[in-house]
Amino acid sequence: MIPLLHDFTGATVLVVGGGRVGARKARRFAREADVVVVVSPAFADRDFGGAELIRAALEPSDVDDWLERTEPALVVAATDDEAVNGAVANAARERGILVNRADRSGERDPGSVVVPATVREEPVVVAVSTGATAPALSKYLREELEEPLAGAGEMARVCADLRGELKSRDVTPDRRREIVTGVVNSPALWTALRTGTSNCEQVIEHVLAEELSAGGDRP
Ligand SMILES: C[C@@]1(CC(=O)O)c2cc3[nH]c(cc4nc(cc5[nH]c(cc(n2)[C@H]1CCC(=O)O)[C@@](C)(CC(=O)O)[C@@H]5CCC(=O)O)C(CC(=O)O)=C4CCC(=O)O)c(CCC(=O)O)c3CC(=O)O
Ligand SMILES: NC(=O)C1=CN([C@@H]2O[C@H](COP(=O)(O)OP(=O)(O)OC[C@H]3O[C@@H](n4cnc5c(N)ncnc54)[C@H](O)[C@@H]3O)[C@@H](O)[C@H]2O)C=CC1
Repeated sequence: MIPLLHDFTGATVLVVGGGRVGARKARRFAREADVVVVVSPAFADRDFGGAELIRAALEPSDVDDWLERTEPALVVAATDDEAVNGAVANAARERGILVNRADRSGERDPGSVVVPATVREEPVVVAVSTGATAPALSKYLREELEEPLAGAGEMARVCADLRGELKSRDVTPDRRREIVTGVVNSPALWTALRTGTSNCEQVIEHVLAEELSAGGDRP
């Protein structure tokens, strides 16, 4: 399987099953999808991320109607009934809809999606998957990665803004690459961003000032 980032803006996600897992997946997709619909005869007493909750039990023969009605970009099969989850996965595949089957590990059906453990330091995102084999390990590694990734979001803003500033000035692409690589490899800068001693604007001002004063000496 190949990790990709998928934009769910404007899309609908259908979650079948309103237990602990259905709630977690609904919260995850509600961050971005315009509409998240959860269909289940009962709902766990949990946060569903503002998703629309519809009280109904799907029969395998109903699944196609639900897909036609809701037109989801992705469907999550998260009931505790294997036959229902299987029918959801089959119907979704036939319609070319992405499917995340929450009750299966190991080998995946064609077209299937795995939800990885994710660390977000906006706009940086790191996702961990064990190829659908060991979710507890994905969770463990996600927790381990939270500390080293602290400050990465601010570092991304520094790099992006700096690249923009350097592009608008008379700096060659090679020199630009050198400066940005130097910034991202600076342990002192990481510490400053993590502790809040420095912020994006200050760093850029400092780097540009250094570059302008040193600019004449460069080959
Ligand atoms: C294949 C996959 C399909 C999918 O759901 O996409 C899947 C399947 C299954 N998970 C099961 C169990 C658990 N899952 C978690 C947690 C997470 N599971 C997630 C993803 C995935 N789970 C996909 C593979 C990802 C990969 O490639 O590694 C995470 C990463 C993302 C998310 O779901 O949001 C999220 C961590 C989020 C975070 O914290 O960062 C915990 C830990 C806990 O709950 O504390 C447990 C209990 C401990 C254990 O059993 O390992 C079971 C057994 C059910 C049973 O038999 O009881 C199955 C089905 C089976 O194995 O048959
Ligand atoms: N992917 C993951 O991270 C994990 C997956 N699992 C798997 O996912 C399944 C769901 O886990 P939980 O949420 O903990 O189970 P749960 O038993 O709390 O929830 C199942 C939900 O499915 C609903 N449901 C049952 N039949 C339905 C139907 N015909 N139509 C619509 N909804 C229906 C139930 O009302 C309930 O809300 C488990 O059976 C297990 O195999 C379990 C733990 C973690």
